[in-house]
Parts: sequence; structure tokens; C-alpha cells
Amino acid sequence: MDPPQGPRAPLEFGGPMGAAALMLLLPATVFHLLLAARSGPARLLGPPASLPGLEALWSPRALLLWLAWLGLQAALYLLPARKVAKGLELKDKSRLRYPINGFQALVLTALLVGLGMSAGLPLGALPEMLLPLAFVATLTAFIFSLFLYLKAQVAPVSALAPGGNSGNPIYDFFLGRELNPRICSFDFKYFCELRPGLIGWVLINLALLVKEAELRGSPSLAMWLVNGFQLLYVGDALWHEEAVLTTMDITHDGFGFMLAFGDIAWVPFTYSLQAQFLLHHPQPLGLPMAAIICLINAIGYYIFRGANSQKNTFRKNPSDPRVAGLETISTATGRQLLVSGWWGMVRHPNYLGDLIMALAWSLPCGVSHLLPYFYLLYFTALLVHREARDEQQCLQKYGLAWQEYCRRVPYRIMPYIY
Ligand SMILES: NC(=O)C1=CN([C@@H]2O[C@H](COP(=O)(O)OP(=O)(O)OC[C@H]3O[C@@H](n4cnc5c(N)ncnc54)[C@H](OP(=O)(O)O)[C@@H]3O)[C@@H](O)[C@H]2O)C=CC1
Ligand SMILES: CC(C)CCC[C@@H](C)[C@H]1CC=C2C3=C(CC[C@@]21C)[C@@]1(C)CC[C@H](O)C(C)(C)[C@@H]1CC3
Repeated sequence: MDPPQGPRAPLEFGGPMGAAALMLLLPATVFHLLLAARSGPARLLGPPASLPGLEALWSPRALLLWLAWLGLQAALYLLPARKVAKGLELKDKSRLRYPINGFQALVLTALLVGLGMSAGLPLGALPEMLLPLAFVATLTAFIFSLFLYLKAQVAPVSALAPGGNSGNPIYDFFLGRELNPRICSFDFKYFCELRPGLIGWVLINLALLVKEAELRGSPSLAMWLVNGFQLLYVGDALWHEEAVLTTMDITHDGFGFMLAFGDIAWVPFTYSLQAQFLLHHPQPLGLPMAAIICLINAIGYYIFRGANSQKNTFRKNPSDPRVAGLETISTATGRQLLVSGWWGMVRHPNYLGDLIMALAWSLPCGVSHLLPYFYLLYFTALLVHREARDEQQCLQKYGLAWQEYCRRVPYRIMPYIY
């Protein structure tokens, strides 16, 4: 069988130099954001007020807590699942099996945390540990990625990802060599994508809300909104867990530093930035403004969920009555592309909905600081880049049919703008 990536294949992310720079820049950004959120000026750009010493970063208690968290989520992953789903067909024609019990893991975690709190677990102490926790999460991501890189050395060629196998160790370490690294039936990428980081994110948000109640008597309306919106997003992801099996992370990207760090360190510690900001910089929010923000989030969610569900339903069964009436283009692969409904409005309506929600998550933090808008800015860049990668893959997959789709649906994410 051919090696998955020829030596002349174009490298993404600026090649080895870009990968090396990102491996320094991404962890530095996490620490910068954590420090900026608690500092007086809360500046997104510019140096933090003070740099922490090693004693502020390293804590054996944080290490134990982090390992216990990973252990708990791994144990919940291994519990019997209501359903076992099959992934897309792989190069060797096999299909992997995945447990669908993410929502169950979220509910059981909530029950355990609730029980713990009623027994005196000081959840409000967690915000003080964010820095050392982010430090051990980053260390774990580096060590884990090294393990994944070494594991890929003994994997069969058919198990390797289309990217991440350039022969350059820095680039391959960053992008990830193996597509679906597993030990027995434990799938590392699928586990990391949805469990410790996403559930950790809402737990950190909750701890910030509890801490705010301890400090100020009750949580602010802005804190409630941020917690509610992001819980809805995470709950939705776990409820529709099976849909993640068709995302490019699972079907195309190898599992290396980028996703490992992204899943277990970047998501919980930077996606909780708005709640971190609100704890240290309380913002007044009136009911009329809160109602407008809820409406913006609801519109974003409606588009995001509608678009994702429409495509998933169509991909599972094109004759399902909910999608059977939609207009399509046939492709040489035998698959069809939707050209009406959500996917006839722009080529990535799900990204549009996601971005509208990102705006709603930042608005409760007011407009006095740029810092809480970091997620919106980063996410716009991530989705524009992701959209370009997906277009490239779809052009390769569907050729002329994709060009026809682009002609009929000319805008990528935002109608009449982009
Ligand atoms: N919060 C976060 O940090 C992030 C969130 N996301 C979210 O994850 C979700 C999934 O995103 P992502 O994995 O990037 O990709 P998408 O869910 O948008 O899937 C893209 C794929 O959909 C199929 N497709 C494209 N156009 C059509 C069409 N017209 N008709 C039918 N099928 C089509 C193609 O695959 P095929 O034809 O092979 O089925 C294409 O490769 C999005 O909602 C995104 O917003 C993503 C990244 C980060
Ligand atoms: C560290 C880098 C800057 C980039 C890392 C990117 C990752 C953080 C994201 C890549 C794709 C993701 C998805 C989700 C979370 C963020 C990452 C891992 C997702 C699980 C969020 C919830 C959604 O409903 C989803 C559709 C399930 C998402 C899938 C992609």
C-alpha cells in the first residue's frame, strides 16, 4: 500500500516551522489569557501585569486532581453504553465501533459533583487552581502526544492519517500520525474530543459561578447567561455525540499535539474565559439586554443545530421525509450534495450559527474590554481556516460537482459577505 503522504504533498500550518511556533504559542496563549482575566487591566494584547513563578504553576494537588479527573472520565467512557455506533468506512474497509454514552457521562459527572458539594466539596476553590491545572494539562498533552507519536511507529500503514506523515518529526508530532489510535476498544481521539475537555469546561464555569456567589452573595445575571449558554452547547454536543464521527477531526486528521492539546488543555482553560473574566470584572446587565442576548444565542443555536441535523439526517438516509424534498446535486462518488435548505444558504451554515453563539457568549461581558471577545476572534480564524481545508478536501472528493455547488451557493459562511 502507498504511504499516506507523499514527500511533495503540501504541508499545512506553515510546515515544521509553523508547527514548532504553534507548539510554543498555543500554551503561552492559554497562560496569558488565564493571567489577563484575573489582572486589573484585563488586556488581551500586551504583556501580563506579572509573570508567575514556577511555584504558581506547579502543584502536586493540581496534578492529583487532574489525573483523578481523567481517570473518572475514562471510567465513565467504559461504562455500558445505550448504543454502539459505527464510524465511517476506513481504508481497509473496516468500521470502528464507538460507545454513545457521552451525555450519560455528563449527567453522572453532574450527580457526582452535586453529591460532593453537598458533602462539603469546596468547588469554589477550583478557580484558584486554574493556573497549575492548565500547567499539568499542557504537560499531559506533550507527554501524551509523544506516546501517540511513538505508538504510530508500529501502526500499520493503513492506520495512518492522510496528513501528519511527512517524515518531519516536528510536523508529524504536531499534526498526528495515526488516524484512530486505540488500545483495545478505547479510542483516544474520540474520548478526548468530547469528554475531559468539554465536561471540564462546564465544570470550571460552574466553579466560577460558585466562587462568584461566595464573593458577592449570588451569581450575576451575566454569569448565569454564560454558564447557561455554554452548558447548552456542551450538552448538545454530547446528546448528538454520534455526529462527531463524521467531523474532519475524526475522519481525516491524525491524533497528535494539535488535537490532544486542543481537546484537553485549550478547550477547558480558554473556552471558560468569559466566566473567568466575569469573576474578576463583574459587569452590570439589565433584563432587556439579557433578553436580546438570549435571542441572539437562540438564533445561533437554531441555525447551528438545524444545519448540523439536516446534514446528518441526509447523510444517514437521503430518503428520510425530513430531507427527501430538498434539492441535491449528484456527484461521481454516488453521494449527493444538498443545494437547498440550510446548505443552500451558505456552504457552511453550521459555522455561521456557531459564530453567532460565540458572539452571544461574549456580550454578557459588556464592551469595556476586548479580552472576553478572544473566543469570537480565535473562533472566526479557526473556522475560516477550517472551511478552507474542508473546501480543498471536498474539491478533491467531488471535483466538478463541488464546483457546481460553489457556483450555485457562492457564499462560504456569511451570506453576501464571505
Ligand atoms: N467549538 C469549536 O471549537 C468548534 C466547533 N466546530 C463545529 O463542529 C461542527 C462540525 O464541523 P466540521 O467538522 O468542520 O464540518 P462540517 O460538519 O461542516 O462537515 C463538512 C462536511 O460536510 C459535507 N458537506 C459539505 N457540504 C455539503 C452539502 N451541501 N451537502 C451535504 N454534505 C455536505 C462534506 O463531507 P461529506 O460529503 O463527506 O459528508 C464536508 O466535508 C460545526 O458545527 C462547527 O461549527 C468545529 C470546530 C471547532
Ligand atoms: C489548539 C488549536 C488552536 C486548535 C484546536 C482545535 C480544537 C480545540 C477544536 C477542533 C475541532 C473541535 C470540535 C469541538 C471542540 C473544539 C475542537 C476539539 C466540538 C467537540 C465542540 C462541540 C460541537 O458541538 C462539536 C460539533 C461536537 C465540535 C466538534 C469539533
